Amino acid sequence: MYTWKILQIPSFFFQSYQDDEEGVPFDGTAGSFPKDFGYGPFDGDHDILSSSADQKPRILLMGLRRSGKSSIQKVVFHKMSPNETLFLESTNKIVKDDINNSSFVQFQIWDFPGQIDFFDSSFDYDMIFGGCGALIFVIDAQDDYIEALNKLNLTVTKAYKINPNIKFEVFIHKVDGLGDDFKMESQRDIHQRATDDLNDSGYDQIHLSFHLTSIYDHSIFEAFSKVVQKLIPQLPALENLLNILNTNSAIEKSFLFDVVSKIYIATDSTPVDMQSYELCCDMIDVVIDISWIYGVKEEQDSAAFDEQSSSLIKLNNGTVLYLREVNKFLALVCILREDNCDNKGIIDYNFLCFREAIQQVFELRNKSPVSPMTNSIGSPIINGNNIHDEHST
Ligand SMILES: Nc1nc2c(ncn2[C@@H]2O[C@H](COP(=O)(O)OP(=O)(O)OP(=O)(O)O)[C@@H](O)[C@H]2O)c(=O)[nH]1
Repeated sequence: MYTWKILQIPSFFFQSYQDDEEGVPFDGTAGSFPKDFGYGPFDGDHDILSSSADQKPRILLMGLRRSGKSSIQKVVFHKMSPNETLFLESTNKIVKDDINNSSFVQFQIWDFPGQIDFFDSSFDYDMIFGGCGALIFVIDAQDDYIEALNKLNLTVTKAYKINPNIKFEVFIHKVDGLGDDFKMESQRDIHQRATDDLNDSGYDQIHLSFHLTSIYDHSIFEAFSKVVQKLIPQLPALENLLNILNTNSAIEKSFLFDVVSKIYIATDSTPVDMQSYELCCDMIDVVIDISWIYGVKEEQDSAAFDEQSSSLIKLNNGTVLYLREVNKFLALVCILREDNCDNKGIIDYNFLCFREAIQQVFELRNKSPVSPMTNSIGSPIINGNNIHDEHST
């Protein structure tokens, strides 16, 4: 029988977190730390990032023509349906997309045209790679990938020379058209060739991460979640909080979702299985749809989906999905066994502690002594207003 516990977040948790993160300066030069990520929409005095859009941390989308770069960006961040991407025109200039107004995680995505020769001498690659957090290189797995691998090697080595802190992510894309065996074989082959090429060019210290993706299922959201997570300095703190919440509330799996994009910005330390992730994504869709249909709107612009929103769905296999809003942009979605749902009061109480703890994590970042305008990795650009500020009891 499970013993219920009221959640207590140890005070040292926040102290040690702050100590770990303090004082790593960003000196603004190429090759130093990537700019820190901001969270939530900025307003008035806090509008630091939007005042200089080019200062935002950025994720670059590169790869050969028609590999699927624009489709990925449109499907993940603009709710385009995968079938509509068939009609996308080829990108012929760098498209900068600000992911900030509706989403918790703030950054820019730069979509590069496939045909661009960015090793042209007129190309300012110090500027492009200098403030870059992650570089996603998209390879079309349904096509011959030898040319793509050559371009990958060129791109990665060039970018690494300018900024060794970039996270390199390879999306082996369009795998929906491949059988399971062929998928695995392609991944193994691409991994092997890409690492061999790097070793041959004397860059064995560069680490590439590989993801099998398709816009026709949730794999693209999962892969993007992992890319974004690597760039969130608060990740270990968030994971720890989720672990504590799970242990004390008999929750089996929990995700902290950015509601708009449905990428999860953190999960507990148990492995993620795609089915659970898909279920949680679908739950968010259901809750948002129901909120918009039946949500009471007092003002014209107020969203029906707010920090008061919550939902509990019982599945016919004895599992329960439980969603609670953390703030306007973040939702906690948990999976637990139906028997463990008896004491929902404790889960709700623990959730309030969890929400308050999250608020404190981001407040600490907000109180960093270094001016946010310096954009140091230890001085995040955070809007405290974005975090739910109601004191829970
Ligand atoms: N089967 C399949 N097709 C995809 C996938 N992603 C994109 N596509 C298709 O690939 C084609 C090219 O997609 P784009 O997003 O325009 O490719 P791009 O890399 O931006 O192309 P450029 O702008 O020319 O560099 C479109 O017809 C998409 O529908 C996928 O996951 N699976």
